[in-house]
Amino acid sequence: RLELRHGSHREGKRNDAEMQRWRDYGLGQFIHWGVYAIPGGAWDGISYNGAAEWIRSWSEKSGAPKDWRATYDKLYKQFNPQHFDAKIWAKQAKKMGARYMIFTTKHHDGFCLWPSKYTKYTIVNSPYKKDIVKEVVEAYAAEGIDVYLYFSIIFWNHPGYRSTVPKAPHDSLAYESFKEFTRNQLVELLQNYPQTKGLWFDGSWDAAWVNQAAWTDKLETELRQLKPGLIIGSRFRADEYGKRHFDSNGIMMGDYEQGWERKLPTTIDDTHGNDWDCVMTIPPNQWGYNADWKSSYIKTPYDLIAMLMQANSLNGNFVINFGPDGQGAIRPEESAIAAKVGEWMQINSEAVYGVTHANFPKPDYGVLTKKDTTLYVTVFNRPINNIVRLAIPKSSKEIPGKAYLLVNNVPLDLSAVNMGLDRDNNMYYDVALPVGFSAAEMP
Ligand SMILES: C[C@@H]1N[C@@H](C#Cc2ccccc2)[C@H](O)[C@@H]1O
Repeated sequence: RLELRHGSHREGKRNDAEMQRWRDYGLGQFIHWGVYAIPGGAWDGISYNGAAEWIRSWSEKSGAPKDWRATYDKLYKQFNPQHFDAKIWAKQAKKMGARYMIFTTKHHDGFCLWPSKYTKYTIVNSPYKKDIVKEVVEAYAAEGIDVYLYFSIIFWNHPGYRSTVPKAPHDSLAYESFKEFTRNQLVELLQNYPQTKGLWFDGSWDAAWVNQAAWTDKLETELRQLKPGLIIGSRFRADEYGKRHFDSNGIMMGDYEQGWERKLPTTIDDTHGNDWDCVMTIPPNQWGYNADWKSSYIKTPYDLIAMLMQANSLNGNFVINFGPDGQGAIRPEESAIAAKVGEWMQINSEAVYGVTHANFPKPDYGVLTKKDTTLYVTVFNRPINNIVRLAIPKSSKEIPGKAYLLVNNVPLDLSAVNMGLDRDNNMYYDVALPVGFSAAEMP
C-alpha cells in the first residue's frame, strides 16, 4: 500500500445523517442551463454535432461559423429568459418524485448564473440581471427538494485557466490566479446559498488541475469545514499520483462515486461497495438544450424507469437531466417524460426511496430492492406463466419469510405461495402475479 498524503481520507461509507439522507434519495433531477441554451446546438442554420452545452468549443475547422468563439462570448448580452420560473421547474421535479436536484451554477464556458464578485461574466451583466441560483435554491427548498450545486472547474475563457500543466513563469502565475479565483467562487457559493447540501464537480480532468493534489486536498478540507456535512463526489480532486475517482490504493475519493455518467453498473460488484450516482441524459448525449430532438433516440419513460430501478437495486441514486431552452422553459417533451415517471413513482416510490440492494440472485424478470425486511419485486419482463420465482440461497441470512412481496404495491404474503428447493439448493417462492398486475404499465 502506498503512503499517500493526498489520497482518500476515509475508507468505507460515510455514516453521518447528511450522507444517509443522500443515500435515501433514490431519484434526482439534473438541470443544465446557461448561455449555451441560446444557440441550442446550432447557429446560423449550421448544426453542431457535439453536446449542446459544449458548443463554445465548436471549431471553424469542424464547421463552426466564422468568429464563432467571439460570437458566443457576447451571447450573455442576450440572456433574458422571459419564461424562466424556478417554481415551475421545482413543481415538475416534485411531481416526478425527485428528492434532490443538481443545478449548473456555471458550466465550462464560465458564465455564472449567480452574481459572483470574482468575474464580470455573470448574470448581473446580462439583461436578466437577477440571481438565478438564488431563485432555484429557494424554489426547490419550498418543494422540500434538496439542492446540490454543479460547479465546473474548467472555465474556458478565464484568463488564468490552463488545461495543461503551466511551465512558463507567466503561465504558472496566471494559473495561481485561476486557483484563487476558483477557491473564491466556491467559498462564495457556500456562503451565498447555505441551503445547498453538496457540490457536484465537473471539468476536473485537465492535467493542470490533476497536478494540484496538495492544493485541491487543502481546498476540499476548507470547504468541508465551511459547511459541515457537505457532500462532495469522487470527481473533485486527484491524488499525488494523478489518480482520480479512486486513489493509488484503490480507495474512492470523496463521498460517492461520480463515474457513472450516462452509464449504469451491471452488478453490485461493479459498485465496489461504494455510494454512487448515475446522471443520465434523455437524448444520447445532450445535457444543455438542443433544439433538434429529431436526429437521435429519445429515451422513453419506460427506459428511464428501468434505469432508475437498476440504479436503486445496486445502491445508487438515479438523476435524470433536463435542459431548459434559452427562454428558461423546459421543453414539452421533457415535461411529458417527467410526468410519466411521476405517475409511476406515485404507485411504486416505496420500492425506490430509502431502499438498498437485496442480496438475492437477480431475477431476469425485473429488479429487487429492499427496505428492512420488506422486499420489493419490480417486474418489468412479465413471465409468460405469470409466475415470478424468488430464489433465496439456503445460506442466506436474509430470509424474507416475514416480508411481503410488494408487486406494484400489492402486498403479497409469502407464506401463501408455493415454496420449494431448486436444484441449486435455493429455497424458492413462486408468486403468481395478480390479474391485471403491471409494475411498468402506466396507470
Ligand atoms: C455532467 C456532464 N459532464 C460534461 C462532460 C463531459 C465530457 C465531454 C467530453 C469528454 C468527457 C467528458 C457534460 O457537459 C455534462 O455537464
